[in-house]
Amino acid sequence: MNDHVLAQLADTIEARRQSGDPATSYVAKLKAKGLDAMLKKVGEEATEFVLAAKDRNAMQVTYEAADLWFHSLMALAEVGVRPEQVLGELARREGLSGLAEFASRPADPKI
Ligand SMILES: N=c1c2ncn([C@@H]3O[C@H](COP(=O)(O)OP(=O)(O)OP(=O)(O)O)[C@@H](O)[C@H]3O)c2ncn1[C@@H]1O[C@H](COP(=O)(O)O)[C@@H](O)[C@H]1O
Repeated sequence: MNDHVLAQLADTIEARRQSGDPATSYVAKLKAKGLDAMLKKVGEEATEFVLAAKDRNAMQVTYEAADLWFHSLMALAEVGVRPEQVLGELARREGLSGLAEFASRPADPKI
């Protein structure tokens, strides 16, 4: 299992977005509904993920994480972002302490 799976799924999503039939393709059907519908699904799947994680149910949380990632890939495709870009951002952060990065941020002028 590697990041190739995400790239391949993104390719499938792109192909279905372009020429899939909403009668037979979930991706084509959700694309036809638009960005708001995709974001609603991301929110729903995130909630289901949280509930499964709260129960510490490893099998269910794996299933819900897959649903969440899939619908996130749908939203990313809609706004023109490839999973490689997200993985690149995670790679860029590798070794950078989250606490040190937060402390280095410029002060918020609104505060
Ligand atoms: N990974 C997925 C994937 N994960 C989840 N789903 C679908 O997402 C839908 C929503 O899931 P829910 O559990 O929320 O079901 P629901 O609440 O009853 O559905 P809705 O009311 O939101 O329509 C279901 O129809 C799932 O089958 C997926 N549909 C497709 N894929 C991938 O996308 C590819 C292309 O799919 P098609 O476009 O359908 O050919 C597939 O080969 C898969 O690789």
